[in-house]
Amino acid sequence: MTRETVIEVRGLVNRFGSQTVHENLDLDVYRGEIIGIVGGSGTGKSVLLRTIIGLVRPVAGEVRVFGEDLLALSDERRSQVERRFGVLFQSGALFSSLTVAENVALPLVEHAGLPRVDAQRLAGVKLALAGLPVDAGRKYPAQLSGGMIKRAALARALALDPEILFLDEPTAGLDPISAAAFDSLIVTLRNALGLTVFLVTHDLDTLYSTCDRVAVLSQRRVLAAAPIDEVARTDDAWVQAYFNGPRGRAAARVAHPGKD
Ligand SMILES: Nc1ncnc2c1ncn2[C@@H]1O[C@H](COP(=O)(O)OP(=O)(O)OP(=O)(O)O)[C@@H](O)[C@H]1O
Repeated sequence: MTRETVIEVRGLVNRFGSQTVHENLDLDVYRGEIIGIVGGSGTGKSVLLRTIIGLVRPVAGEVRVFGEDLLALSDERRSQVERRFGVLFQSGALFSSLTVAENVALPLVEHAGLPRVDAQRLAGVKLALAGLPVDAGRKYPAQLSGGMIKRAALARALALDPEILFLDEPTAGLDPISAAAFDSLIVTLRNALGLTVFLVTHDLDTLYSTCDRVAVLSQRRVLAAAPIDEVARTDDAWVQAYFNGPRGRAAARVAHPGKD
């Protein structure tokens, strides 16, 4: 089976002052997969995400999304490509002065040019897709729980029917039950909508329960990108401590009951 590459990163170099975050980093992301990006704190997971979506201009290397180099495109062409992906940032990044439904409707008005009333109606559908009750749309972000804010931000990321969903630490700060519910929502949405999901996370349970492949950032590059059980066997101190430490073993046991 040939896999379609929707994100292609080659020879990526990112530096901030004298600090080199990425050096010659390569990564392919295939259509329809959920790929988890892991690595120690400060290894550049968020910077990688931000580079792929065109928010960080790398020092060197190539980044292509749907075959296009975002930074080389005209504003109009770039905004057409940007409509094909949705992003859920770590903070959720909702506008606090807008209701949840207005937050979700905003991209539909601004990017898709829908009349406000239609955008609001469609926002209700997106909120339902993200598993929120109808009345959540009328509330302000400050009136929602952490888990509901993540779902509202997810609804906004899904507003324009993206093909790729970027998620930066989506379960951080959620209680284990909400985190598990969010994980299964991501898998359901991927299966139902055929999304490609690029997921930055520290959450071992999320990795085991959602990801087709896991990419490990270490030594300023992608050290391994493969199904999780294969990655967990990589000969690297961080990988061993992470996947084969007590939490990693516990998450693996849940994923493979009966095996130890
Ligand atoms: N705009 C910036 N200016 C200067 N340094 C930056 C900038 N953005 C990121 N960095 C640095 O790049 C490194 C990687 O940051 P990044 O946020 O990608 O790490 P991360 O792997 O996502 O970490 P964590 O798991 O802790 O969230 C960090 O040392 C950070 O301080």
